[in-house]
Amino acid sequence: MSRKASDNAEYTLRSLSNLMGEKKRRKQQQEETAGERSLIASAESCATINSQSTAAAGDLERAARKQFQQDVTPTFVYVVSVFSALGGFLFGYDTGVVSGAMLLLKREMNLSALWQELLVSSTVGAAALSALAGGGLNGVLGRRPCILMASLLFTAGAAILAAARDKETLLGGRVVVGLGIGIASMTVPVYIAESAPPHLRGRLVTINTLFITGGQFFAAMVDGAFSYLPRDGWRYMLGLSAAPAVLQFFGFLFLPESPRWLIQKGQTQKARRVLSQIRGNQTIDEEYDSIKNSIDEEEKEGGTGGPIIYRMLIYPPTRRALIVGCGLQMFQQLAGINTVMYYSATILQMSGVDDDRLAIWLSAVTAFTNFSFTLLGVWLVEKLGRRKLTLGSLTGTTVALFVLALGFLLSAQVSPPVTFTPGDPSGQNSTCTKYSYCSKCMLDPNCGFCFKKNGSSIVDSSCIPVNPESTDRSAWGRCMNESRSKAEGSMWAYNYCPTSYSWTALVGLILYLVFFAPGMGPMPWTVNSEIYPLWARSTGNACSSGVNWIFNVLISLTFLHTAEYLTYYGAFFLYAGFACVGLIFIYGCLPETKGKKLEEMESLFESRLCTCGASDSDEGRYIEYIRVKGSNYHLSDNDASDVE
Ligand SMILES: O[C@H]1[C@H](O)[C@@H](O)[C@H](O)[C@@H](O)[C@H]1O
Repeated sequence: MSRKASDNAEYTLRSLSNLMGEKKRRKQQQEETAGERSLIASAESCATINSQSTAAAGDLERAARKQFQQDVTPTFVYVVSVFSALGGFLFGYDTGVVSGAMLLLKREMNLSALWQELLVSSTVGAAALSALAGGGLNGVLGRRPCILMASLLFTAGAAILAAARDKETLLGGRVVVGLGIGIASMTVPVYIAESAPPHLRGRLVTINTLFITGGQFFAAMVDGAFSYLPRDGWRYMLGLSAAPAVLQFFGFLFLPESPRWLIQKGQTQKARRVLSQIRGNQTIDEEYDSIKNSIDEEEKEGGTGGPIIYRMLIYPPTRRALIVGCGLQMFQQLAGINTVMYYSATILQMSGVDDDRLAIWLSAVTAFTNFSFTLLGVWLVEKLGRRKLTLGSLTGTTVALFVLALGFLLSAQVSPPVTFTPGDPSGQNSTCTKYSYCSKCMLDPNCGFCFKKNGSSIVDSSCIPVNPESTDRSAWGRCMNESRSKAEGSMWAYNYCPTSYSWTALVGLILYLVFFAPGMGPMPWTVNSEIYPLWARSTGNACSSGVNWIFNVLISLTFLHTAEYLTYYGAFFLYAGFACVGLIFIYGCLPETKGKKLEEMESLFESRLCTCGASDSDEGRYIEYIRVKGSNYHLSDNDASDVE
């Protein structure tokens, strides 16, 4: 190599390394991508200077660029995140698959409404309990054993369900699966957040929610495909989840424990090894020291004795973080995502889709929309940041809820009258035939609306009891089976009324998913994985995940009753009201966590801008805390600089 060429090459490398150092220093103040782009642009301009030099200089430059890319995003961290996020996939699959499986199960096992409800909600109830218990397990055993345990529970649950001969065994299997979901839902985001570098953390944790919604979409497709089997289709639907669970179990046998948990437990050598493994060729000293120092400091602060939850509650920064974390999870569920997903087929049918066979595939379309817009969230989280993304998402979701409610309101107001009252066959429930409008008929879960269409107007309409075996047809009369309906040109509407305004609800549904999925879907999980100091992280996530599951059960179990008392539009107006309160809460309390190190998060909750949960009696403890920390923060109301 000529001397000039080697000088040029050295110059290129030096410029690159200077720029890299500069970039690291500016990482917290500047947009990540802008920094990367300028760095690569500089590398390109250096390459231009070198254009006359030899091929060797070009090779060096390429090697430097490759090195830089490896330094910024070592592949191993993606492997760790994807294997962990299989837990999210199973969470989504197992919560999503049950609606399709139930259609087949209730016929084959002759399940009463109570048993159907039990099989759905037992999983969510068990998830709530195990998410709460997962806090202690994570703290004592570590993140890796908890993920291994969750994959074993998923596998065992799938095997029990696929082989079940009676409903009691099915219930047992659903509980086991629920226990797995709860542990996975609280451990996976924490594990990913603790392994990820700060500039990628939001994106990698959000990938877990992408896997949740991906699991729900896949479940809807599987439901559709196996619903054509004459018998035992549900065994495949419920048993299939064993495959990703086994894959995750074996994958995790080779993956490491979270470095932060290892440092906390004093396993420093192992922690250093893991940190170098997941950071690729980067030097880890700075990161290691900052974790270690903050753990030492935390131990001084948090080590006052008593259960962790008590210590979190009496210490203002962790109490505020806990209120923000639990509040986010509560409002995610109060905004009604699972009701909207569950009733999407009805909403789509309202908008004029008449074919019953299509309903199951329509749920897949909804799940796909949820999934694809979560992908948008993965992209936006490191660009807009958590706060803007959540606020924007919830604003759109609130508007969509109003549109949905309006759609149902208009449909109820122009609800077609009952024009034909057939005589009840003897021994049949006759309540339905007493209603004189479709809007009343649809609110009674035992009745449906049978009608004909003459152009755009509804004729020959009756309110008739629903078939106890399937809501797809009536118990008797013109809508009692497909062939008779076809012959007489009649249609069956259960849960909705055919009107010319029904499309408004469809617009509301699409708007809802488009806005909810990128922000309110993933951000509660992402933010919770990062806002607590290490000593409080497992407990904080256990509590907030528990809140998520408890409100999930509450909203899904009460929807039908709420709709009965308040009508459908009333129920959606109620969710819109909850979403408005959520907006005020998030606006007042959620700080931006983008780009911060996990060890820096605590300072975000020291500020009094977020007044959630602060009281005068805290002030004394807080001042004492500041004094002990030797910090020179001031308690002025304007001291909110690090919140925004
Ligand atoms: O973040 C997820 C996601 O939005 C899912 O679609 C929903 O079913 C879950 O309840 C939620 O926690």
